[in-house]
Amino acid sequence: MSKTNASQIRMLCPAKLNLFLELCKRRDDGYHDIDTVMVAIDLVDELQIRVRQQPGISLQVDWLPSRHELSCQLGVEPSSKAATGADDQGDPSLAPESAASLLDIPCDERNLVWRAAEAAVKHFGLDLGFEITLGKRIPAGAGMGGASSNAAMTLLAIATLVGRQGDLDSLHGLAADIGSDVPFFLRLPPVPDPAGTAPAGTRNGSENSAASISPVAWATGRGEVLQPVPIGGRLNFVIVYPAIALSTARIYQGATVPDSPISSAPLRKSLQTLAISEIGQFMENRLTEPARKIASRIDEIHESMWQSGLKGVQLTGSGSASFGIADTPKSAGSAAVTLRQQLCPGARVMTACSLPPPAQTQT
Ligand SMILES: C[C@](O)(CO)[C@H](O)COP(=O)(O)OP(=O)(O)OC[C@H]1O[C@@H](n2ccc(N)nc2=O)[C@H](O)[C@@H]1O
Ligand SMILES: Nc1ncnc2c1ncn2[C@@H]1O[C@H](COP(=O)(O)OP(=O)(O)OP(=O)(O)O)[C@@H](O)[C@H]1O
Repeated sequence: MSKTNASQIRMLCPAKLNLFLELCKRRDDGYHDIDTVMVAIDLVDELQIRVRQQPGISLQVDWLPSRHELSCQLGVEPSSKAATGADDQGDPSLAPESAASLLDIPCDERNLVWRAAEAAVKHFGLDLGFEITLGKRIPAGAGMGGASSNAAMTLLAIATLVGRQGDLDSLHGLAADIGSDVPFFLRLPPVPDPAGTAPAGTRNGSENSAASISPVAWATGRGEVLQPVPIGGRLNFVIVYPAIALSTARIYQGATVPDSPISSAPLRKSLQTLAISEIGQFMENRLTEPARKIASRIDEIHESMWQSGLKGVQLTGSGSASFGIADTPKSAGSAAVTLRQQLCPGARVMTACSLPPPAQTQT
């Protein structure tokens, strides 16, 4: 198949936060069965895909608003080496990256966007090529699912460009092959585009018609078995990303599966009423212990976040980023100002909101 319905498409790729993450079982295939609740937030990467008639993929990646600004916030020279937070002499693929290298996102087959594009070309039997540009805002190795979100939106974008966006169930299989977090992003409601800056002739990828009805999902299995979780409104977050990237494989490797895993059910229930202190009470992340053993700065960051008045402070995913919940956007803003004074340079402090449920998107 080589016919497309449009020549280019622009997609917003949201980050996620894990409000709850429990380890249920270590599996024989190297993964863990987990019980996790993920929420998509309005911190987004920007993906643009242009069809070209010659087969092949090209990928360009830049930081938004700029690599220079990010390196200033993190307190590193764009080309310098910085503290990794751990002395690691072991397997380099499991080591935390240096602050300089975490600004270097690969532009080849190591990038999940590239892998997703290749998988889509094969799946749809295309003899087309794709010119892809990716603007990154989501920190790397943060546990915020940036690469996974980019991969999911690449699958959706190419499916939309070739008129196969209704094929969501088979895309789900491709997504799960790329990574455990990828299917979550595939099923999200449309991401509103506040800028609305797509060039003329560009399709907007927010037309995901087969999307879930909630920006929150309960994920089980290794993370690919998904159910939407109703949420009574939007949550306000403050996120702190230290200048360190943590390897997901390494963090899982250092984790202990509890004898009696706890359930996300009370947390999921509390999301319906949006009572922040109740939500905070039921939050958990079982990957915290192995992450703080490698990146001891996480303890100091959590202490500052609690003191700034945030609730439910915890690590997201396998880290290195942590987040807390604020009562209002204004109190999130005030906490972020305080945290920047204490932690920056040397960390990036961001405010974000959970994505609106679809009904609110349309108003
Ligand atoms: C920590 C989370 O982000 C929470 O949402 C995810 O569980 C990680 O998802 P991901 O980054 O897509 O991870 P994958 O690329 O699938 O797996 C990376 C590595 O993490 C470990 N891994 C991942 C998911 C899982 N349920 N159990 C695991 O033990 C495995 O060693 C795996 O080789
Ligand atoms: N599109 C991409 N964006 C960012 N990093 C990518 C991408 N593709 C591959 N990578 C590589 O993968 C590493 C980790 O990616 P990512 O930032 O998504 O991890 P994470 O924050 O730990 O996510 P997760 O929550 O899924 O575990 C990066 O350090 C980078 O080298």
